[in-house]
Amino acid sequence: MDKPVGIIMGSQSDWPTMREAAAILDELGIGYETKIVSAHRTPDRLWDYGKTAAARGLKVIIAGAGGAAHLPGMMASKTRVPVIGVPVQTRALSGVDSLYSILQMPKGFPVATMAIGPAGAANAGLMAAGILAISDPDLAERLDAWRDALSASIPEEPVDE
Ligand SMILES: Nc1c(C(=O)O)ncn1[C@@H]1O[C@H](COP(=O)(O)O)[C@@H](O)[C@H]1O
Repeated sequence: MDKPVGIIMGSQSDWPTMREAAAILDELGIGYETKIVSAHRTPDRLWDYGKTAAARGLKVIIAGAGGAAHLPGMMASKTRVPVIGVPVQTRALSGVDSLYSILQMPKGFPVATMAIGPAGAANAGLMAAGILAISDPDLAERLDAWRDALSASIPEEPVDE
């Protein structure tokens, strides 16, 4: 299976969040690679990853980081491959620090920023799927079916739990 998606994260500690993106890609049969890359701790790794991303066939990069979350923006500065940013929830500031760090990019180098935490990571997987589905009719069908199944699972009325 080729791997059109790169899931990168600033630390091993981000994986419980970022595995939600991977789970969606698994469900939809989309290949991906995973890597720990940090703008702060492994800047050379970030540089290499960004420099080779397009040539290696990556079509979308999902980048998660927490706190001073510079990774998604720095990756966007290094490659034209679209970057979807996931703000990882932090203890001290609940992830608002991550959100603002990822969201407020200067004109010219956008990051498509998701919501804070695991739901944002899952949505990043779905956003990547939507981008890839533009040029992949089979995937488009699988994504439509996934969305229909989710809609069908939503009850019309609340029940006492
Ligand atoms: N925000 C970044 C970057 C970066 O943006 O390059 N590198 C690591 N980190 C973040 O530091 C947090 C704590 O990391 P540790 O748990 O390893 O101390 C993680 O959420 C990670 O994404």
